[in-house]
Amino acid sequence: MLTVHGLGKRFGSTRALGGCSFTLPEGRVGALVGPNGAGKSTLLSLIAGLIRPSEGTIEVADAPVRGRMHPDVAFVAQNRPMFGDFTVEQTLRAGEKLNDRWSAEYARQMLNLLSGVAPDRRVRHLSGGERTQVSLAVALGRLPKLLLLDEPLSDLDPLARDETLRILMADAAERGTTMLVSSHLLSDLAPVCDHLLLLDRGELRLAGDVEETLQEHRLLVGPAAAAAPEAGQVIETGRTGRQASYFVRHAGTVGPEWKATVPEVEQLVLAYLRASRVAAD
Ligand SMILES: Nc1ncnc2c1ncn2[C@@H]1O[C@H](COP(=O)(O)OP(=O)(O)OP(=O)(O)O)[C@@H](O)[C@H]1O
Repeated sequence: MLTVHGLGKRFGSTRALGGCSFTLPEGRVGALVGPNGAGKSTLLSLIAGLIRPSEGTIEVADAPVRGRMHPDVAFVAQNRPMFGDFTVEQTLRAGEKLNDRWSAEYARQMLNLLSGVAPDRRVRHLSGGERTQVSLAVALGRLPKLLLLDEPLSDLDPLARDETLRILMADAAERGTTMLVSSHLLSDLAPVCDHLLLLDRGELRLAGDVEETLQEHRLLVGPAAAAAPEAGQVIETGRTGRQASYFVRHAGTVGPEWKATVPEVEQLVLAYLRASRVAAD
């Protein structure tokens, strides 16, 4: 569904993204994670066609994205851009005028499910969470094949986050929508995503199926006196009292002194994020 090759973006002397290549197969729900400033919004804006790449290519459903919104894509940007003077009803009607493919019925149905926002409310008077819910309904009204969501959960309360994710997952299941969702709220996202993209300082550190990626990693815990495991790429090391721990990719076979476990998604992401912070210091 989505193929990105050698993608890079510079803003003046700032390299926001570089050498980014991955595929997101049809029907997958991809979690896009990484520390602040890692390039997540830049990547989503490039795929949405809102900004042009400095290098590389993007294809959605085998058609290139060339600096404008692909008809099969819908994007909910981090700042939820909408006309403040419009009512919610006028916003939905604008969606109908501005989009070749549009289902007013689906947009309204999604709005009712996502929130109880009255159609005559002015967008400028909506709370942050309500703006998000209206933006999501507008995006779903485009009946996208690829839905790009930048921090869709950040201004929702815990109950609304749970309900919103359930509605989005029901859409993915019923319509086969492919999703790429950036979020710092990993505990919410982890149970629903089946694909993982981890960005760090503009570079993709991990990209692939969640289960396969987890199976590539081991958390090794053993005696502090033991020699460090030799095989694999050490992402993070730790030491508490008489215990040493190693978070390793492609660990291979390790000695019996090491207790090896496959990490959870959150452990995996946090290990990479901590390692990134240490490397940056
Ligand atoms: N329009 C712009 N002009 C100049 N620099 C920019 C612009 N947009 C982004 N950047 C820079 O590119 C880098 C990546 O920013 P981006 O917003 O993509 O990160 P992010 O991962 O979405 O961060 P956050 O989690 O904080 O939202 C940052 O260093 C940012 O300052």
